[in-house]
Amino acid sequence: MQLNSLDIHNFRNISKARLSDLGPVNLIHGLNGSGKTSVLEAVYSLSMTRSFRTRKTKLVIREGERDFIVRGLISALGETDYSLGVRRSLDDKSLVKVSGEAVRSFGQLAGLLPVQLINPDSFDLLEGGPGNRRQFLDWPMFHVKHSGFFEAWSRYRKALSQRNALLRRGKMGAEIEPWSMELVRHGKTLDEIRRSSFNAVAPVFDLVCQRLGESTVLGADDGERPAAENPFSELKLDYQPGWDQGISDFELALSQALEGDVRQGFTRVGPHRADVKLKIGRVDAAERLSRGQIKTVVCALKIAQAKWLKEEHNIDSVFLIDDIAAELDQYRRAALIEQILDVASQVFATSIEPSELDSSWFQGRQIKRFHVEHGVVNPVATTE
Ligand SMILES: Nc1ncnc2c1ncn2[C@@H]1O[C@H](COP(=O)(O)OP(=O)(O)OP(=O)(O)O)[C@@H](O)[C@H]1O
Repeated sequence: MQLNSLDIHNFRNISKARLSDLGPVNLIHGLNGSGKTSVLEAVYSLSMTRSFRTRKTKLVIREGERDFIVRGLISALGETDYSLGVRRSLDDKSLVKVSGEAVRSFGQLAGLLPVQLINPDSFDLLEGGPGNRRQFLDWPMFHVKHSGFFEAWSRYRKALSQRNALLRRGKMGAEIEPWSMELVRHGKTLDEIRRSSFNAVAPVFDLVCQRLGESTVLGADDGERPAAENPFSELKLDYQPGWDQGISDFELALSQALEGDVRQGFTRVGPHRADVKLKIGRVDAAERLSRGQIKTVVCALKIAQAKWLKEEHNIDSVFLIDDIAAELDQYRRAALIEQILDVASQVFATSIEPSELDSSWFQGRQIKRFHVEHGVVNPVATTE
């Protein structure tokens, strides 16, 4: 799958831009504040209907304007080309269209343009709260059609909010029981879906980490760097379902937690509390690894998911990489790009200087470069 063209209107500092003849590798350069990240944000908005930087639409709409529009034309092997369009206005109304047809549920967008974002905030996946990791955990499910995840998730959320409203009023017993049952029913589905995708992605992650670790260690052969241990060899991923793993299932965990839930006025266990832990021995990986290593691990997690999505469901992923140079030395940048190219159907990457993204890393793929200045995006004529 590939985004062939992208039209952006009134998005951040971009009044109007058309990026046409997009290729497998699209590199966007420009000075600080020129609008590079905004281009990636526009692609992300096509996929997820919202920005990755803020939930406040008002901040994304170009100052003084009433709405932003992003449109993209997409081609996928064996399928008719389709268009995706997103318009969001100041009153936060949104209109999402697939090939001109309005979309009513997020589920209809599944698999149309899965994007994996790697940016300076990616550290949050390891260093931030569990909400980031739940979002990560659920990413593949949002792109697999008919996985049952959407339905289970929305019914679970409804049951959770009803149950919490009753708990806040100190209710238990007959009034709460139907909502607990509803929570257990959909919670079990969520847990099963998450568990099976996690179990499939975890070994792929180990493999990608091994390759990334080895490629940077092997780089020592060039005589320029001292040899080092593979820093990722001891990494362990652990799925935590949202309740004590010593308790056999969610139903039991929920009933055991009831008294405490009533005291505290909310549901303390369940898939809404799920997490993924990354450890080296008994230590949190985020406390052991360097900044560059954390970024590498975060990339490995995203690469592994994309690889699984492709191999298991034949769904392509587009990678958006904002400022790859930050925190990464040249060996790691090259190794990461190699792994990303192995799974991504298309890459958009930004850097201030073109030299920060060496053409040789892109293994002969056709490269399209764009230059951004004060929100104006222009293609750069190159011979690459
Ligand atoms: N709603 C808005 N309306 C107009 N301009 C905006 C709006 N929101 C942000 N901007 C401006 O848009 C510009 C684009 O920012 P962006 O983050 O895309 O730049 P960048 O090229 O990625 O910069 P850097 O290299 O510093 O990360 C900034 O100058 C910012 O001040």
